[in-house]
Amino acid sequence: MTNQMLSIGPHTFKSRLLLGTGKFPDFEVQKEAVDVSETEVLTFAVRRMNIFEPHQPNFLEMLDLEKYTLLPNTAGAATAEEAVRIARLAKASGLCDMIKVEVIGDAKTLLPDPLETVKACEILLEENFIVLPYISDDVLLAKRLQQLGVHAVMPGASPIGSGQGIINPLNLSFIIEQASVPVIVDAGIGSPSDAAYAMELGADGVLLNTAVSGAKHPIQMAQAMKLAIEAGRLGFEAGRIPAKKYATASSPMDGMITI
Ligand SMILES: CC(=O)[C@@H](O)[C@H](O)COP(=O)(O)O
Repeated sequence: MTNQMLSIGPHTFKSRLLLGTGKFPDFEVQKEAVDVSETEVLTFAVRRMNIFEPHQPNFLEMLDLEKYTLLPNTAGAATAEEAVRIARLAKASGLCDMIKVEVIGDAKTLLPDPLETVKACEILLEENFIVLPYISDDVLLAKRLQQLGVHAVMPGASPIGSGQGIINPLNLSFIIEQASVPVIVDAGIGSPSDAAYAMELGADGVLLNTAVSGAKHPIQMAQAMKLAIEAGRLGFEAGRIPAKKYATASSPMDGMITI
């Protein structure tokens, strides 16, 4: 029997769904979506928090924060230096010791800059953060980051917010095969079947946002994602049959008496 929990550094979670907190139609819908998703990890952009406007409503204030682990991210950073600065701010505010390192290298595709990401991870590891870098589905980059000591890798399924699902399952499966830390598929998930597929490939978890916040009915979609991730994981652990080119009878006739 495989381990049912997701472990990232010193943190352990029952749920393998990590949820983003952006772009929900309103706080009430968001709160209910978070509830039904049964996620235990919420990620948010430190830069988008109203730290200079403390009287403005903030979604995190609506939550029972005992129930969740917050995963601050460095969204908005374009260089390692900016990412490190944001991470330090998050740590100083006592939010969490984990940081999702997100260094965007291109405004159109929102793809991460690999060199700046590595640089930021090196510094943050030195400073004892629990480091989760968002990366492209680059197998060698995932390996190098593991060697550096990151606590999880977060390869994108496809560009952030694109809902294109898993564009390169082969690369993702190579990353998973050689992983010595959890692999969390992050960004680009569009539908529950995308999330289930990531889990069936052997991912340890899925981080998603737009597929739920932008759905026609975010609460139902949050529940669908929870179920899909659970089903995908169960299917992975159960061990799927190999795909074959030709048919094999489901009720073999060998050994049966013919009349
Ligand atoms: C890297 C990043 O920013 C993603 O975590 C994003 O928050 C979620 O991506 P989707 O909105 O495509 O699910």
